[in-house]
This record gives sequence, structure tokens and C-alpha cells, in this order.
Amino acid sequence: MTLAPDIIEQLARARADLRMGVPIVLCGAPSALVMAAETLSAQRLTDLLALGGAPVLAITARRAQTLKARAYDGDLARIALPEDATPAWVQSIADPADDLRAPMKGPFTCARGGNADAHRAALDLVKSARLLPAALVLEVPDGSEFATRHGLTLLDLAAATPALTARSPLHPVVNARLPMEVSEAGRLHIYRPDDGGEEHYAIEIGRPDRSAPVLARLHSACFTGDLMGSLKCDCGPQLRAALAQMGDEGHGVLLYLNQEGRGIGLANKMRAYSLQDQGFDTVEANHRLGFEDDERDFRLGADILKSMGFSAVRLLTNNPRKVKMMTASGIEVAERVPLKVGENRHNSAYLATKAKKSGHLL
Ligand SMILES: Nc1nc2c(ncn2[C@@H]2O[C@H](COP(=O)(O)OP(=O)(O)OP(=O)(O)O)[C@@H](O)[C@H]2O)c(=O)[nH]1
Ligand SMILES: [Zn+2]
Repeated sequence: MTLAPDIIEQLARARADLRMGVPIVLCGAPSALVMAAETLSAQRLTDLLALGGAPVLAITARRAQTLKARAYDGDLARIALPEDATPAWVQSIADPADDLRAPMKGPFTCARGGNADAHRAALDLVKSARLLPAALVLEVPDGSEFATRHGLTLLDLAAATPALTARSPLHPVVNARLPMEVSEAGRLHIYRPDDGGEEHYAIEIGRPDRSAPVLARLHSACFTGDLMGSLKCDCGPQLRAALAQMGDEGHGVLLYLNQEGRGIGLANKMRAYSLQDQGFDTVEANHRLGFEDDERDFRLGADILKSMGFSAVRLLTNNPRKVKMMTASGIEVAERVPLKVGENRHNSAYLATKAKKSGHLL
């Protein structure tokens, strides 16, 4: 019997550490000390440089493309940290905010050959902590001894690597009646994962027949659109129109998935908005930050639907990826129901970009 946290729980601790600016250690061959670029303090950078060795700043190939740094590992680049590196230098590599003002950031010396497994895991970790995808990595000879000496969270790299991309099961926590404007027969269900991650919600309208395709919407959280009435996207009108249609039909299920900013988090979405104000479109902005255009995992939507007893949907969406992911996850999409509402002069270019680059149906 052991009360020790398993690898999933250790990963949740590691994410919390990185968000606070505390380093973690990945134990493997070789072992590595990891810090998130976004939360790096001047003191910790000084301490890192004092350790000697050859620290690198790992960034995704997407970010490397903008910086013209060589991504020899394919999906990532390892930029050698100059001896006189400052927190401002690290920030300027991680964050594209001043790319246009200071375009000449290189030339960079990028590591080639050797093992990039720890760097890849470090990037997955900072991304899943909703931080900028950039991490400082320093090889250390004995990870376990180093972590113990400094009181740092230690993760086994071989165990962490598959766990980082695994999907944690979602459990129903509670559900309760929620009379709503669109229907008095509303019910809110809360789902919680085991990995310390975000909870997700299901709004059930009426009591839909489990043996027939249910009118369903997979809505991704959008604080700006859903709550603030932002005109930059169509999320608020889509949310309200989907609920209204379910109210009119008397049945439906709306999943409110906490995947803000297509899975990059609100802070990063606001960074993307700043880049959009510099002239980049929604896809280019994600790429310049080092993210893919869409970092969401819709399989968790399928998990919730199955847990509620549904196996087929009439899916309210214009996004063919959602249809594909549902089908691949074992939920039959009997019909795609278009959801076109809320176009205005501020979001028409955004909607056109989604149609042109992300395959959304007009
Ligand atoms: N990164 C990023 N996320 C955005 C931006 N604008 C909106 N979002 C996020 O995009 C998500 C909205 O997508 P959805 O409406 O669920 O899905 P969709 O891919 O547009 O497909 P539909 O089902 O047709 O609406 C929300 O998580 C928003 O926060 C943006 O410019 N950048
Ligand atoms: Zn939105």
C-alpha cells in the first residue's frame, strides 16, 4: 500500500509548480531541470545560469518558424541560452508581442542531435498548464538526487510522456434542476476529471430520449463572447441560439467545455487578440504564439455524452472537425445542424478565416 501520488497526480503538481515559476525535474536518460519561460523570475534565471552546463530554451516548431530558428527535432527547437541571457531575452523568444517592433532576434544557435524527449515533455507540460509554449531545460546528471536536494517535484520521464497525452476519465459529480429562460426543464450536470484539470458542464433540456439522436451542441468556453458580449467572435449568439433551439424543441443537451480560446486558455487568447490587432488573423496569431490553430480535444465531449447515455446526436455546428471527432469517438452524428448567427462587422473577417483556413462550412 502506498499513499504516494501516481504519475497523473504528480503531473498536476508539476503544472501548479510551473505556473508559480517553480522548477521541476524530469528523471530519465538524461534527466532535466525544467522551468516555464513565462513565469521565470530574474533570480531563478541567475540560479540556473550559475549551475553551468548548457541550458536551452525549448520552443515549438511553430514559434521557431516565426523566429527563423532551426527546428532540428522536427516538432521543436532547442535554442542555446546565451551566457548573459536576461529574463527579457527569454520573454522575447517565448512571447511574440514585440516581434514586429524587434524583428531581428537571432541568429540563434540551435541544438542538433541528442535526445529531445525531455524538451518535448517540458513543452507538453507548460502547454497543459496554459502557459506560453516555451521552457528552459538544463540537463542534470542525477535527476532524483537533484530534485531531493532542492525540494523539487520529480517526474519519471518515461511514465510522464504517455500520461501527458492520455485523456483522464470524467466522472459525474452532481446534477441539479436548473430552470432557464429557454426552458424551465433545465438540468445542470458537472463532470470532473481525475487529473486536477478543468471541470466541464452539460446542460440537459427536457428529458431527451436516449435511444434517438439528441439535438446537441459542443460549446467551447469563451469568456469574452459568452459573458461580455464581445463582437470579435460569434460564441455568445451561438450559445444562446443553441439553447433557444433546444428550448423550442423541448429537448437537447449543450456541453459547455472549458477549453477557452480553442484550448490555449484566456491569457493566451488575449495574447492572440493583441497579435490580431497587429494585423495577423486568428490562425496566424495562434501559430506565432507557438500553438496549433486548434488545441481542443473534443473526445471529452463524446465521453460526457456516453456517460449521460447518448450514442447519437444531431450536432449543432459548422465545424466538420467536431463531426469527425464525434464519429471517431463512437458517437453517431445522424445530422449536422448548421448554427449561423451573430455575424457583425468586427467578426466577419474572423469567420471568413475560419471558413478558409479551418474548414468551417459557410
Ligand atoms: N485562440 C483563439 N481562440 C478563439 C478566438 N476567437 C474565439 N476563440 C475561441 O474559439 C472557441 C469557439 O469555438 P466554437 O464556437 O466552439 O467552435 P467552432 O470551431 O467555431 O465551431 P462551431 O461549432 O461551428 O461554432 C472558444 O473557445 C473561443 O474562446 C481567437 O481569435 N483565438
Ligand atoms: Zn468567442
